[in-house]
Amino acid sequence: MLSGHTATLRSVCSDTVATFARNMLDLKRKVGRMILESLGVPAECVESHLDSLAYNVRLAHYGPLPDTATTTTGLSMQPHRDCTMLTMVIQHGVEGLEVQVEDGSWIAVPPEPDTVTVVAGELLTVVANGRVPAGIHRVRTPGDRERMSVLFVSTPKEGATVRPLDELVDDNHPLMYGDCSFSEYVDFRFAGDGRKLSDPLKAFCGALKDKQ
Ligand SMILES: O=C(O)CCC(=O)C(=O)O
Ligand SMILES: [Fe+2]
Repeated sequence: MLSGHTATLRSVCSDTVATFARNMLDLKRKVGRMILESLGVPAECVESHLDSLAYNVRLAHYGPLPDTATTTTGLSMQPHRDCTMLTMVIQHGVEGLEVQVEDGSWIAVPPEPDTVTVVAGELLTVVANGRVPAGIHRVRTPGDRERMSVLFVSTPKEGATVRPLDELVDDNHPLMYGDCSFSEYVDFRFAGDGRKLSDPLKAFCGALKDKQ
């Protein structure tokens, strides 16, 4: 049976998480609008795309790096692209997130209070018909510190298929990706042949893959 204090604490926590999730959802939709409208997608199409997404919150905890193989790279998460639409990362006090820029070098994202880092995922690349590349990023946790982060992630709803928005395909921007079933892509990328590829998205649903 719950004591009065425990019940109160749980209710405060769940209110806090609900408020956090609501604020992150608002921010996520704003950023989604900014990206797609800046590419010329009409507002009503942006809204219907945003309504087609599911959202979830994930908490990550990185312990101090153990004296194992990971220590040789100093990385607690290898360079990768997220198979999401967008990922929003909040670092809690301890740095670690690094993003790769065009010349291949890495830039550390400082864990400033009240800041959110937005990372474009691979599914946004599909929806934007290749015009928003997925951000390559990694985590380098300082050796002797614990680190926590909160990730707010958008993906297509269960069973959904994503495809480039019609408004982003024309004579100057030929179709770059075919239909991409989210669940099938996840299987391909993490359990199938895609594990070995540097660009699994292109192999899975790239429209030009056979011609290159
Ligand atoms: O913890 C972070 O800062 C980023 C984690 C991340 O990139 C991921 O979980 O995909
Ligand atoms: Fe990531």
